[in-house]
Amino acid sequence: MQFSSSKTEKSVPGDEVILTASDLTMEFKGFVAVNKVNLSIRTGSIHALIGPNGAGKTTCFNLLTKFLTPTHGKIIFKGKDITTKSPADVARLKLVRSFQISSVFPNLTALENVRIALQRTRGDSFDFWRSQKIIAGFDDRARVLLAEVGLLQLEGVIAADLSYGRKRALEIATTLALDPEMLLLDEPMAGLGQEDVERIAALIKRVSVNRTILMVEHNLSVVASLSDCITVLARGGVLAEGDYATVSKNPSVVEAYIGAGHA
Ligand SMILES: Nc1ncnc2c1ncn2[C@@H]1O[C@H](COP(=O)(O)OP(=O)(O)OP(=O)(O)O)[C@@H](O)[C@H]1O
Repeated sequence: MQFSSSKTEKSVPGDEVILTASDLTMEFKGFVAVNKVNLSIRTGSIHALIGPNGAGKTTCFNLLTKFLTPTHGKIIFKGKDITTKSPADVARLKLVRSFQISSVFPNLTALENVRIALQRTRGDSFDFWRSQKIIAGFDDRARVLLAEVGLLQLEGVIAADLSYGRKRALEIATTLALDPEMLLLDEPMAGLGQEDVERIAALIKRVSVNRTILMVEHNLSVVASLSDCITVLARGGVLAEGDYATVSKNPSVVEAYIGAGHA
């Protein structure tokens, strides 16, 4: 494990909290994967969930994105109890999970992919498919989103022909189409080469302006450079929380990583 570099400059988020999880617990047939986790995510922050393999990060992420319903505990987003809401309900509240690259349509262009994502937010798929005029109406917004992720020049390229890093950027653009106030990213650096890691890290920082981001991420140097706050999970519980400098010095955190063979 490398706990070395520190966070680059970013405006410090305020004290306002956008999401809290209290006593969040997920039990699978007697096995407690997430155990009484408390989280408080500040509005405008980039918050990372880290921890060794099997720590409960993905389960926690799935609870927050509503792909799982907790056995116990409560999740409050913008003052509303979303504990039992569906992913579609929370997406309407602007809490949006990024989808994996597999959700990008490989045979459509970058522009068409973002356009379809925009169309989904309208929920009028039949009108959409019938009317070329309506389709074209989404293009301006789609181009703004493609520009935001640095893909405007490649709008006509078939998604399958984009590099892996650019597919990740396209996937983020389709997520931004849902106009999230809070974006949940599941291992955004997974599978990327170093050059793409840098590009996607810069992209995440850019899209974090005026948005809150929670990400599960294994790449600790990315976590160090992007995160305002880090929650370290181990064996389903919160082991430590704070900025990178604080958690990286915490002996229990170092031990948890070493114990899990991440040293
Ligand atoms: N559906 C399930 N049924 C039973 N056990 C599960 C289920 N999902 C996860 N677990 C268990 O819960 C624990 C936490 O898993 P989880 O995937 O959340 O950890 P993680 O921190 O994301 O790990 P990794 O970094 O390896 O992805 C693991 O022991 C896992 O085997």
